Amino acid sequence: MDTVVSVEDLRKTYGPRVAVSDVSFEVRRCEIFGILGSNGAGKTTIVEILQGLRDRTSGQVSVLGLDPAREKNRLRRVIGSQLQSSALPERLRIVEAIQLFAHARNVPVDVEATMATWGLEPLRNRPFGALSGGEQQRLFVALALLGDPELVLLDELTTGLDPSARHATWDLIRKVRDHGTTVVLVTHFMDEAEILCDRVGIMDRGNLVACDTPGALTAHHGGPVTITFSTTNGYQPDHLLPIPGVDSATLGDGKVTVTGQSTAAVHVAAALAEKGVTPADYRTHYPSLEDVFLSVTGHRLSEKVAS
Ligand SMILES: Nc1ncnc2c1ncn2[C@@H]1O[C@H](COP(=O)(O)OP(=O)(O)OP(=O)(O)O)[C@@H](O)[C@H]1O
Repeated sequence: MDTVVSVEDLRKTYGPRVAVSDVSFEVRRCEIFGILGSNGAGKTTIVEILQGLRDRTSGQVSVLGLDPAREKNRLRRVIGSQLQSSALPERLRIVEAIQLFAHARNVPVDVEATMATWGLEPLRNRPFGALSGGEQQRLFVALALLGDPELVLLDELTTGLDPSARHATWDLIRKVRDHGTTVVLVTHFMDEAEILCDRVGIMDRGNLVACDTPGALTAHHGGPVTITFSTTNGYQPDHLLPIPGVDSATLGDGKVTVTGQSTAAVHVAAALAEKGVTPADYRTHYPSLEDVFLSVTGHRLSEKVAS
């Protein structure tokens, strides 16, 4: 395994406030690593420490083999990071923004090829202030990737975008990863973490409470699969109990609820079909990252929590 970012017992305090509390994780080469959490969970603090923009209180951090606290200038030349929209003047044209940032990063950049890669040619003379949210994000991704950095750090890249622009931005990020760049992505969107990220670290009030692939997180923390269907004519679900992986099968108010491991779902369906029970409202609810988040943090992502 090739580790691009290594964080060990990272702690950041602001006076008495603990923003990041002894967090450890690794980011592997060519993965999209998501840091998911509610407002104030400590996500931005972590990515700013990774970039050398904030000093840590204690712990070990290595980014591409460099210590961001001591080697920030070298680090800034080898990583790409996302700008805040306020960083660009409204009247700056797209082509000028790319030229300016290529110059500032001191890396050789083919401006025309960059615009072609990111589909920015039709916008080349458009002032930054006249771009849509999706177009701005496309430019930010292009600017963050000038000079082909090994690692790119993106913070809330899709906030404020409509669904189609968000999906287009996800495609861009996958393209970046497939091209060989490691991506660290801060997000407070559950679907973004679940669909886009190869691995996800869940932050809650300064703590990293879980970290794994979305599939492994749901398998370990998501709880059981739940199957529901309506029934009539005195049907009793007891015949489902011996099926391997089924934990419970109960009947109440004409509705059957079966819980168990995800592998049980297909056998439950087969057992019903064999008995000639074919309910029109048969539903299987597989646990999602939302269920994982609730289980590991004790609250929903959208809920405000006291820090
Ligand atoms: N400069 C600062 N001085 C004091 N407290 C700060 C400072 N910067 C951040 N904090 C606090 O540290 C905690 C973590 O903040 P951080 O911005 O890292 O969270 P976040 O998860 O990125 O949240 P958001 O999604 O709202 O940006 C919060 O309680 C925040 O108020």
